Amino acid sequence: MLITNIKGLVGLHPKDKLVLRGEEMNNLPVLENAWLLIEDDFIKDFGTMNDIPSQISSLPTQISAEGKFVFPSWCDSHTHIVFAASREEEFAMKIQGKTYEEIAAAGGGILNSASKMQIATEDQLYRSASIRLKQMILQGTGAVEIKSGYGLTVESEIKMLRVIKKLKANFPIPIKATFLAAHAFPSEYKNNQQAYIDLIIKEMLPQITAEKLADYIDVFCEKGFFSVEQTDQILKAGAKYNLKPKIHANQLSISGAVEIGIKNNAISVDHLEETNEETVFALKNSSTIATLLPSCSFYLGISFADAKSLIAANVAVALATDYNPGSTPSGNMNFVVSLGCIKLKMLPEQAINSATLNGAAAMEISGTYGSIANGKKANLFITKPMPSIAYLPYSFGETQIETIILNGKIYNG
Ligand SMILES: N=CN[C@@H](CCC(=O)O)C(=O)O
Ligand SMILES: [Zn+2]
Repeated sequence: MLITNIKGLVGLHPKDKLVLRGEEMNNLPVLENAWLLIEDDFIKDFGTMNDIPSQISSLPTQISAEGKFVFPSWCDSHTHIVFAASREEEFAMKIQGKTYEEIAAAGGGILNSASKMQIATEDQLYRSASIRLKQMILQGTGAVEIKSGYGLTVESEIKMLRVIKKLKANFPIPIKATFLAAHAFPSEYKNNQQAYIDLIIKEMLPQITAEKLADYIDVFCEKGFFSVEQTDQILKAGAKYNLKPKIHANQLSISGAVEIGIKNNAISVDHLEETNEETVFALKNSSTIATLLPSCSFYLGISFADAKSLIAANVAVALATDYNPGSTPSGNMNFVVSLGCIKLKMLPEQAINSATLNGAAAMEISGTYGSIANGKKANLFITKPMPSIAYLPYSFGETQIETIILNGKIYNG
């Protein structure tokens, strides 16, 4: 496939650039008036129209992209898209002023999703997650991480992870699976939390790793959920099975989650709505990625993460959706990139880098995805005609995406 007359070919980082830290994120290399050649699944070559070789310009399969931009697909490194039912009843409670913690304490929240998960079949879960994933792909997402964490029993956690495995097998994008049984304590373990932790460590971990159902391990380290000590215990057990951590950290409070994540070599610590100088300093001296989820802050009405301080401290920042039925019922990365600019005060270049190359890095696939480079997978999208790159986040709530290309082929859903 040959794409010609591209107004701007976006995200031309060298293939060996695997993550962008701090000010490096200001640099979003763009080639103007470009062509892009795709062979099979891969990006074969690119250049400017002024010196397009004749053997390339005469190739048959052509898309003319006049006035349009070509972006690498969004890489959404934090989602919970396998769930049994939506939770709009909590939406009304939120509007009436109840906080996330109050809703959870009243039997809503994660436990609400967990009780619906118990009775859902694998087929039902697969069908509903497929619809969500297809919609996300049509909104420009070309790589995704998906968590368990609404099962909270051996059977249901495995059921969720098997659904993710089936999505991996049937969708044309890379999918990473994260084991998140430590999402909330089931009510029957309220007074014996260690028994649930033992269940995770002694029963769930051996089974899910024997079936190769997970790539990462996650813990919701937060007041009222899992303490720092409990998180440490679970992450250390995960490490014995070679599961690297990607954890929920500092969503509602400064809890020590960031530090315990770093200590356990987390690939990423995610959320970070609450940080202070110490947490930023800890990240500055680590290779752990700070994954920010601004559509969660938007929906819950909680603080927005301090992206500016993180970037100023030379931290690698990624942006992701957190798509889930409770705190973020949206998988739209375009909106996340807009919020990155509008609410986190990231420059468009920083937000786009965070949602592409750094998102891929937070799933350890940035050698193959997340930027436009010869030899990388051709997962990209072509925009509608736009005046500039900044127009994409600027025109929030409007889709600027016209054509999706995955593995070198046009994807129509
Ligand atoms: N904070 C923990 N987990 C999800 C919300 C889960 C839920 O409310 O169902 C999150 O990332 O926001
Ligand atoms: Zn989450």
